[in-house]
Amino acid sequence: MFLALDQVGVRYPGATPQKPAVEGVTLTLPKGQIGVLIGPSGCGKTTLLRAIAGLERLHDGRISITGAVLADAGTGLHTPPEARQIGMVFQDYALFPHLSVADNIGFGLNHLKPAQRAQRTREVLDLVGLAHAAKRAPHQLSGGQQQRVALARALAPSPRLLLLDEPFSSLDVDLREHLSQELRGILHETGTTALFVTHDQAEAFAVGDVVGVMHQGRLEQWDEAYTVYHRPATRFVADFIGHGVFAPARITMGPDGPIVHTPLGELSDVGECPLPDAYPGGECEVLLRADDITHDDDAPIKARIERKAFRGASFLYTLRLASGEQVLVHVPSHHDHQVGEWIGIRASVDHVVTFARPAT
Ligand SMILES: Nc1ncnc2c1ncn2[C@@H]1O[C@H](COP(=O)(O)OP(=O)(O)OP(=O)(O)O)[C@@H](O)[C@H]1O
Repeated sequence: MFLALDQVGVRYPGATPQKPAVEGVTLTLPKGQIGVLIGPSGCGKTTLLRAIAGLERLHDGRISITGAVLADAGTGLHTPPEARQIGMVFQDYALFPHLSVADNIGFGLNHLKPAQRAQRTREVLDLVGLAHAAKRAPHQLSGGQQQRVALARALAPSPRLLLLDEPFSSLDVDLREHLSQELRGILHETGTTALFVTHDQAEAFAVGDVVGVMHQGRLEQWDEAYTVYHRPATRFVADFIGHGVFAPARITMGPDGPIVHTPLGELSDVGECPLPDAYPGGECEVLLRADDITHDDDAPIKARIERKAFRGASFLYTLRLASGEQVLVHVPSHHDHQVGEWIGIRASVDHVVTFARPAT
């Protein structure tokens, strides 16, 4: 395994001992893959990146790359950042304003002869599509171009691992989407192993081969993006990713396997669904995502529109069922119903996700 974190914990001096910034984080990332860490503000994403870079010392656990230990709280080993061959890209570009684009990139290549440095600079500028801007000053470039220069600068010394901390968060949405696709292409083209921090789900799914969801310093799930979405490991992950609600449900055993009774009817053909005895009396909660529910005027189940939010191609409707439960549904925006109207819906849930009912 390329990058391996084993029970990593970080505490800031002076912080309450009971509340480490990062706690018990274990993950592995194969060479050439892109891992993404996502989670709410303050959950420890940046702290974890800084610990990998060597900018924070470990309180617990160890970090290694290709089996060589870089940091180990048990032995006190702490390889300094400059000896780790790890590159970093931050949110605020951090380019030197008085140096040209080419000189910004060449700055980290001092160990090379001038001709080699110039060649490597040209290579990485080509890679990010900015060969024409080599002589310009950073302020003559757009935000997106400056962030490409920052990426080129980080890639120039061919780091073993690239860490990116919300690199696109100060850019507008369209540009972010474009750059995240481009970034994925560049990282894969160069075979770069990278760990990327974001709080934007669309970006996490667009960039990541593996996605990790952090909450209060802990990594709640570290899995392929598809699995994180469709098989969330914890209630927090299910709640944090996508648009959905939890509704009361009951699991019984039918002739062909478990049946989940929900406010939207019975869900059968529920592969990997827990057996009824997983929960007392089979009573649980089922995750109903907006994309598990279809608007269908002929459906027998009706729900009243409480709120609607325009999302371009679709509306996100918040609906209330006659039984009192709330559900969310994406409806194509040419179906423009009014708040207060009753519309027909049906559930078409591919992956049934259930959790224990929270203690009251
Ligand atoms: N230098 C510091 N000293 C003390 N506590 C800190 C320091 N930096 C961060 N923290 C605390 O550690 C926790 C994790 O912070 P961190 O910045 O890693 O979170 P984050 O997930 O990156 O947040 P955001 O998405 O807002 O950037 C927070 O409770 C934060 O207040």
